[in-house]
Amino acid sequence: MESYFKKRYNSFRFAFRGIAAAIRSEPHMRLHFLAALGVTVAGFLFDITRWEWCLLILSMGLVIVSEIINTAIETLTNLVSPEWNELAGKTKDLAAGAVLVAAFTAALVGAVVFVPYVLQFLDSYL
Ligand SMILES: Nc1ncnc2c1ncn2[C@@H]1O[C@H](COP(=O)(O)OP(=O)(O)OP(=O)(O)O)[C@@H](O)[C@H]1O
Repeated sequence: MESYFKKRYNSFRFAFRGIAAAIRSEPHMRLHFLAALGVTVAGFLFDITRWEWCLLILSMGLVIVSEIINTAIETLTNLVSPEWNELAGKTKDLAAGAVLVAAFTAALVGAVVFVPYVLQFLDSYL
């Protein structure tokens, strides 16, 4: 019988395998990670506050989680309904809509956090 620790270790391994599969198969996922890297660099450059970091980390996590769930739904839909089906299409559209809402929300949070810093920067250096 597998030990408790071996089971937990395998759970993490499968989860990381899922994240890696999403990065490999989804170009959007790579874009989300690139955007997260850009936001992180900007956060350090503008020396944002702890609470602003929390908001940005939550926003980035929301986008990445929604993209992983979207990928899972797409994969399952392709398995269950590889042929054209109105409900399969609706399912994929709904999952894609969730990613769009998450990305739009993250973009708004990013704008609310960074626009004042950018304006201040332009004001003092230009
Ligand atoms: N089996 C299907 N039956 C009906 N419509 C479908 C089906 N598969 C895909 N579609 C339609 O085509 C759209 C794109 O589906 P597709 O599987 O290509 O996703 P995608 O463009 O790869 O999504 P993403 O960019 O998030 O990876 C869906 O949102 C849906 O409207």
